[in-house]
Amino acid sequence: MTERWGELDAAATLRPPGPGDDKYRRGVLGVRTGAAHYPGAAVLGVSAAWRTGVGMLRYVPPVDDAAPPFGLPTPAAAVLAARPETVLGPPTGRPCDAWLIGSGTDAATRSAAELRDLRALLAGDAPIVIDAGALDLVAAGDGRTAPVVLTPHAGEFERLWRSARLGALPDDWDAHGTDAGPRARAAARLAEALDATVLLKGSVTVCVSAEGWSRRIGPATPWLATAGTGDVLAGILGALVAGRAAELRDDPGLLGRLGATAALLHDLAARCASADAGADGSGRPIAAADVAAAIPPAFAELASQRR
Ligand SMILES: NC(=O)C1=CN([C@@H]2O[C@H](COP(=O)(O)OP(=O)(O)OC[C@H]3O[C@@H](n4cnc5c(N)ncnc54)[C@H](O)[C@@H]3O)[C@@H](O)[C@H]2O)[C@@H](O)CC1
Ligand SMILES: Nc1ncnc2c1ncn2[C@@H]1O[C@H](COP(=O)(O)OP(=O)(O)O)[C@@H](O)[C@H]1O
Repeated sequence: MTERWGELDAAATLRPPGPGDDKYRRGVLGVRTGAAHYPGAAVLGVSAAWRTGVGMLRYVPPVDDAAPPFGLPTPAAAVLAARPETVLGPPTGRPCDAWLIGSGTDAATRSAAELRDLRALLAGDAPIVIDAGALDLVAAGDGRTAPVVLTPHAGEFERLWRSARLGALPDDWDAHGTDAGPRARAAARLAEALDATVLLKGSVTVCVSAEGWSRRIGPATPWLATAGTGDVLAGILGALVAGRAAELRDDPGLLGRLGATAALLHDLAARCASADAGADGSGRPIAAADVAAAIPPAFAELASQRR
């Protein structure tokens, strides 16, 4: 039986601001997401991270990216238009506390320069949230030094499973299943093989560490099953990790707890936006940007449960 990650557990991992804080101490998140065809994914992740309380956010545009089609803005222009507080470009002095990479990117069109930069992050020590088009960068024994948390949906999970050469998927694996047990067991095998924390998304999300710690979150409101909500989740997690990156050095298991908290906060925001408090599909339709907009009240609701 996979234990449930509850609101009290999640509340205990939040880091409310204090009088001794400044923007750096609140956590600096570096973000390398979005591409010519997916500027929106960058906007969604960046918006979600700001709304989760990150201190500073540096958006690093894709290197050598193709020109955007249809006269679309570049990801950087779209990000700045939506969130002008975002700092543009790679860190010049103080390094970022954590990174978010991959949402809205495609490994098939990644430039050599972009690959070199991403590999440099993996060879560093700042924790990294790895989503969507950057998941292929993680392999067993790849020599990475950065602690990583992977955020695959079921399709991406199956791809990772194959590339990790784990053989056939378990008999009880069901991509759309809501039974946490089989999902957590499969995620645990992948997490151990890749030496990574795995946040396997779905109606029921499971968060599993390489050491075998696992928790379930959900079922979440089914209104979440729309394009871009995963990009929002990645932004929430990036902000949470940046805020507590220093503690991760002494407490690597914190990455799993932050992953589980991000999934819970994401669901709370979606319930709030969709007016579906019971996560039973009542309420109203929402889109990913609505979920991002509802993070602050959801955060407040969760933080009020801190003991
Ligand atoms: N506004 C934007 O810019 C958006 C950009 N997005 C980006 O689009 C890129 C492609 O993402 P996709 O996930 O669509 O494409 P992928 O090609 O990674 O995966 C989609 C494939 O996986 C299969 N699959 C199996 N289980 C699935 C599940 N539970 N959820 C989703 N697919 C499942 C689907 O059948 C489909 O064939 C990513 O980089 C993503 O971040 C999306 O997040 C949508 C919004
Ligand atoms: N049926 C569902 N019920 C509740 N939540 C869901 C359901 N399907 C997907 N989700 C959630 O929606 C998000 C979708 O993320 P993802 O598949 O990465 O989409 P995208 O790449 O379009 O952002 C995840 O957080 C996942 O947990």
